[in-house]
Order: sequence, then C-alpha cells, then structure tokens
Amino acid sequence: MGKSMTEIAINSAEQMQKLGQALAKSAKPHDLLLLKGDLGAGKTTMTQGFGRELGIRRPVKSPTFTLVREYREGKMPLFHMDFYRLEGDDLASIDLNDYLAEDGVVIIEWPQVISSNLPDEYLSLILKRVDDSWDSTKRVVTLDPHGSRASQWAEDALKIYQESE
Ligand SMILES: Nc1ncnc2c1ncn2[C@@H]1O[C@H](COP(=O)(O)OP(=O)(O)OP(=O)(O)O)[C@@H](O)[C@H]1O
Repeated sequence: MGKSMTEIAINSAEQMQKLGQALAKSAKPHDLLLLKGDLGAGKTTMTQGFGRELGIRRPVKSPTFTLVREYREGKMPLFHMDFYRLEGDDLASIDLNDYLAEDGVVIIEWPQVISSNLPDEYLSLILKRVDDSWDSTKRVVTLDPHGSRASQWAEDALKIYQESE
C-alpha cells in the first residue's frame, strides 16, 4: 500500500452511501473518481449516495448498457460511466476529456480499460468484500489518490465521513 492510501471499513450499504455523500460534499468541478471492485462490491450504491448529495432526485442507475449517464439537475453535473462492457470501438466514441472539461464530476466504474489514458489528477477507490458469505454487508474501501488535488479530496471526504458517523 502506497503512503497516501487510506483504508476504511464499511459495514452496510447505508454507510457506503454516506461515503458517497462525503465524496460529493468535498468534490469540485473537473474531479475524476474511479471505482474499482467486483460485481456487487457497491460501486453503484456509492454513486447513488454521491448523486443524492448533489441534489439529483432521479435514482442513479448503473450505466452498463449506455456507457454514460448524464445528470445535470444537481448542484453540478454528474457524468456516470461504466466501462464493464467496453470494446475498443466504443472507447473511441467517448472523449473523457470533453466530460472532464465540463464543470462537473466524472465517476467511472470499471476504469481499467482506460488506465493508460488517465489524466494526472484522479481519485481511485477500490471496493472489496471482506467476508466470504454471499450476504455479508462488510466492505473495505481503499482510497488511492493520484495528484495533490485528489489527495486533498480524499482527506476532506474522510473527515466529512467520520464526522457523519
Ligand atoms: N456495505 C455495502 N456497500 C454497498 N453495497 C452493499 C453493502 N452491503 C450490501 N450491499 C448491497 O450489495 C449490492 C451492491 O450492488 P451495486 O450495484 O452497488 O454493486 P456494483 O459494485 O455497482 O456492481 P456492478 O459492477 O454489478 O454494477 C446492493 O444490492 C447493495 O444493497
């Protein structure tokens, strides 16, 4: 684990949403959040908390079949992407930089396919189940910031999350 990485224990879906809320509270325009983790780890659940905090009333759904869902009705735009089914051709059709240039936040689930095309600043989150039983609600989230803005974002979000507990 790198020096700037932080691990946080999450015990329920509600706590995962709270972490999403804390990340939204401390987010700034042009921030990029990458969510890594197996199926059912809680990536969409976290994004739902994030969207709710921005004031987005529509339920945030997984954009697996659309690649990008845009929510422009909140405090700032949210661009929610899911690259799970991404093929090479689709990748060319999405210009991440266009989205990052907008005054909003970009959240990407399954970002591994674009790992060689990432900007300098982004916050990566790794969500893991920590119990073998299929119905366990325990997760560990590792915050792995890249760049000084992302480090500040992670620090602010953790503080807000801890105060909310
Ligand atoms: N601690 C937890 N954090 C997040 N989700 C949890 C937790 N405990 C239970 N769950 C449940 O696990 C499921 C997680 O599904 P979710 O769609 O958020 O995962 P995902 O990582 O986005 O998966 P996928 O890659 O398939 O979209 C939800 O039904 C949620 O209620």
